Amino acid sequence: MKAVAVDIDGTITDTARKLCPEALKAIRMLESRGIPVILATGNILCYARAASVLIGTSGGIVAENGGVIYADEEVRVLGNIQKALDAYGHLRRLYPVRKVQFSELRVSEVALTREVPEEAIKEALRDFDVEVYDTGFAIHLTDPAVSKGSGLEMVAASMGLDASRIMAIGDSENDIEFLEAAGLKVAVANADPELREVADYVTAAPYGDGVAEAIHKFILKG
Ligand SMILES: O=C(O)COP(=O)(O)O
Ligand SMILES: [Mg+2]
Repeated sequence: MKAVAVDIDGTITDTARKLCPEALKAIRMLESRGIPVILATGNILCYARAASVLIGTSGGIVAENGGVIYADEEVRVLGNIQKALDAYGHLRRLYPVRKVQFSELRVSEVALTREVPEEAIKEALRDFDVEVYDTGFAIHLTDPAVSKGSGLEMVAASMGLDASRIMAIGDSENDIEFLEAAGLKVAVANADPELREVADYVTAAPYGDGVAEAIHKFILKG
């Protein structure tokens, strides 16, 4: 494997979104051995970029579930936010939905707080051209033309890599396409059942300890 791509929330962080020190150590070890780490998240680019700088990752970044890519120091917006805004307008007439904090910074999708159940939202948006993801942290309305999988492929190409040479690690339903695009697919122990199903390996440890486990098992080998 030539690179490692990790999801942020619920994968290198815990339920309170605190970064796991073991995951940080393992990521730093990869970087020190010349193996770049890519971040892929449903969160906005400035959050992911700050995380990348503070953690010390040198790979590209997939933000807003593939709607935004950061590679070669360039930002690309690939998702059409109008699809999510149309869906959100419809939802607002049915449910007291609320956008997450800093939603004004989102450029390709809409993310909602988790007060209205995902199933009700999916049912209400059956005829809309949006993907609905419940990440355990927010409910995202995303342009189906993009995903963390399409984002990973673009970031990999910009790094001169094929996604088949990348190990991807995630926890949630917005990571299904992400793992599917990668050569080695890892789900952390706390992952959604749908994600475990597509994974080649499910870690014994949850959250960031699972990330460190997979990095040692498959890449650092010890
Ligand atoms: O923003 C979210 O809802 C979850 O983010 P994640 O993709 O980093 O887990
Ligand atoms: Mg996650």
